[in-house]
Amino acid sequence: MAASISLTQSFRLRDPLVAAHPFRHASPFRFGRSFPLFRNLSSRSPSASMSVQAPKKSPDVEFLDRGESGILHFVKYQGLGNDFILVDNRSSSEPKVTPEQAVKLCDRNIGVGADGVIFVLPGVSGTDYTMRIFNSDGSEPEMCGNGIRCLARFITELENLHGMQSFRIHTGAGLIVPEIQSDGKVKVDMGQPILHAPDIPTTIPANKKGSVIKAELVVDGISWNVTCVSMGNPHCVTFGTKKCEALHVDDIKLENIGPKFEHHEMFPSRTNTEFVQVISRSHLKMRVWERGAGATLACGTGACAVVVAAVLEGHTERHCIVELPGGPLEIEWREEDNHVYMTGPAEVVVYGYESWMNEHHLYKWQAKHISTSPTESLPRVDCAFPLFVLGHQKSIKLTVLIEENLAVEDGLRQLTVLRNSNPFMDYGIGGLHTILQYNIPSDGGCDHL
Ligand SMILES: N[C@@H](CCC[C@H](N)C(=O)O)C(=O)O
Repeated sequence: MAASISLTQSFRLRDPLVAAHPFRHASPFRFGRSFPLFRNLSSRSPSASMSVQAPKKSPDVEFLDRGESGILHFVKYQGLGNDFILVDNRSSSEPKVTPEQAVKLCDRNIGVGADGVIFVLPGVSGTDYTMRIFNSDGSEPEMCGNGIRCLARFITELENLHGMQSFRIHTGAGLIVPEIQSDGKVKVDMGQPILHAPDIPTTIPANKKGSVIKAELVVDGISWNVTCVSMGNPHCVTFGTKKCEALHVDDIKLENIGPKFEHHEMFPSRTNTEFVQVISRSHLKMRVWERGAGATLACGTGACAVVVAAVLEGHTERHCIVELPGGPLEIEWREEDNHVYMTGPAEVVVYGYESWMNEHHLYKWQAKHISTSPTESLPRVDCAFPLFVLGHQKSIKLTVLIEENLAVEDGLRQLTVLRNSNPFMDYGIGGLHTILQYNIPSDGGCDHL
């Protein structure tokens, strides 16, 4: 039965005075692989927002609040289709999610679906924040290029920061500095590539300088030419085989060959593998098989490693566009400081929460935009941010945020959630159901679909 709600607005402005350090310069030094003891600098204030809620509900029910015990709030982001569940972990130096829970969350059929879970923790050694990440198989990599762009955008949202910002982020690969640009893209100083074979690590015989450049690696009975680069995490880059020097990456059967590289005995910590086609001296096309995540639509550290390898093998100049299945990244390996710079997008996919207590995983999705159309009497949730629930879910609660300039009258309203042509379907989110119509009862809660 259709029910109605009365919509009221509540405003909560919060303290924005935290942790913005515009345009600090990157330091070229790396911290090394292990994380030093964490220092809890502060519990930082969440962002300002305006919410529209049923009248009897506390105005405190707002998405970015974290008061509810047993509930994990998250925001899912994607950078060129490489998708991550971002968790606000600023109040503790221990990730709120275990590797086992991360595996479940990343599952595209019975979880939220993602390539990894990323945590924003307090900074250490003078950095603003620490980033940690679990791959979708629960392993913990040192660094994630697309992930750190998402993390930078997530921080601005948590801290209510606007415009150009830069942050000093401590990672397992050392200090990394993402900078949000005026066009919204994120440019990241990814530091220096590591070429010394034992540090990558790989046991492929190195050249006199200790690096592995266009060396032979036999995988599945085929001799591949490989160059090994670490961007904090290990990468094996190949442009072709001994027989066929130039790859056509669309022909590669990633699911077959990828795992054989990943688990090759020459890579004691496993490896990410990039298959690359040279389009021109400034344009590369690649596909990636990621350690701990499999085939993904993009890999930021991988794209950086690819440009380093392409320069070392003499295929390209130092400034390239790297075309990935999810879109292009701009990569520069700068001669002056030996640092690699990566520029690309990072976008919100969805806001949600997970109740660990509920075996049916109560998810709360939040639509960001709501608008009224002159031809329709009902407010329409505009799924620019997709609104969906997972198939196994028993119940859903909905909070709607509206844009500040949108007037929503008080009074009885019915909220209709319309079918959404979900662009993220392409990214393989599993178990996705569309709610055609969803009625919120007047007490603001909704226990049954
Ligand atoms: N997709 C990431 C890399 C994530 C970590 C990787 N799977 C590893 O284990 O090293 C990126 O954008 O860099």
